[in-house]
Amino acid sequence: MRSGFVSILGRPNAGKSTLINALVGEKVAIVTSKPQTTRSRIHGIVDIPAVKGKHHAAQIVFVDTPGVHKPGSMLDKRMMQEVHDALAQRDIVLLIIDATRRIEIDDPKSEDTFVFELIKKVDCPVFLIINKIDLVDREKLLPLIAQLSALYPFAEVFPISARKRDGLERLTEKLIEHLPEGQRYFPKDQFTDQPERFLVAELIRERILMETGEEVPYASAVVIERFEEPEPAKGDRLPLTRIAAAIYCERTGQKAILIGKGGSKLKSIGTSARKEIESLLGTRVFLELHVIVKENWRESQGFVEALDWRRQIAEMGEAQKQREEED
Ligand SMILES: Nc1nc2c(ncn2[C@@H]2O[C@H](COP(=O)(O)OP(=O)(O)OP(=O)(O)O)[C@@H](O)[C@H]2O)c(=O)[nH]1
Repeated sequence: MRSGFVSILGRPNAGKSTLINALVGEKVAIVTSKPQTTRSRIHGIVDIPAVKGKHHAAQIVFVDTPGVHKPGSMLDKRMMQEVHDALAQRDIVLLIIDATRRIEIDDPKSEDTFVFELIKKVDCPVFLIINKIDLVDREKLLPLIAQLSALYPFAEVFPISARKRDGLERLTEKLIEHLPEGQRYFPKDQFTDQPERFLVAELIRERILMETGEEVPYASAVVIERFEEPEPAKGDRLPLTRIAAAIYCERTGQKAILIGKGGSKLKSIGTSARKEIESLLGTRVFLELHVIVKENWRESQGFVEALDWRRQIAEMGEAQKQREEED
């Protein structure tokens, strides 16, 4: 058996989350057309049986990362820390490039240059993934591959379309070939390390990103305040999960946009998020949303750190331990 961690690195909007979802076959990461959608690193786990004459059995833990960008706010710095953490625990790195964009490698201050500097520091195989080939002429791919291959000795190069799932089978086979021998890191049927309540928070944030514009998507954060065990099914109706979430924004003007005229925007975010959450949980969902203004939260180290779900899990565990000790 082969197993290992494969980190997916690239600039905002290159298609990292689309690729991880396509590889895992489940929605582990939210996807929108807005850059900087992903804020923390997310594991998507794939368990692959052996195929005789083709490849070994394998468990691949894909790690989606925030898009590589220059940090401005405290939130940006946290996002870049997530990128560094993902690079520190990997067996293979996939560098994903958007084939439709011009590569600004001549500019020493560009994000592309920054990405190449990052991969020069890793000591594992790096695959070059040219994504969105469904949008470009095939003859433009060869010069792009030649240009990028001159900058770094990539172990493999794959033109793919993450959206159309084109080229993914060959990519998976090559990944297995490069992975070390080893046992599973996660149980066989687990597809992410992200607990359900945080997937739910992300699904709500995805709707906010899709349904609002300008600064609002970037100034919004979602915190699940209550997530109850589903009530048992009544008759032939599915069980019901009650969830309450707070949407944080930075200014009263943003709050007004999120709520909308007569509450219409919040209602539409809630309705569409609820449908997604119902399909994730396989229950009916009662979703309560409210909006809180927390001025300049993106600059608050304490708040940005408190949003980290790994930290929230650790704190919930601590609180549970304390309750048990008190009992
Ligand atoms: N046509 C086409 N669009 C794609 C492909 N892959 C991703 N996209 C689109 O590109 C946009 C960005 O995709 P994401 O997967 O969110 O990109 P990301 O790299 O995770 O973005 P950040 O989280 O901002 O870093 C979305 O609108 C996707 O639907 C592809 O292969 N073909």
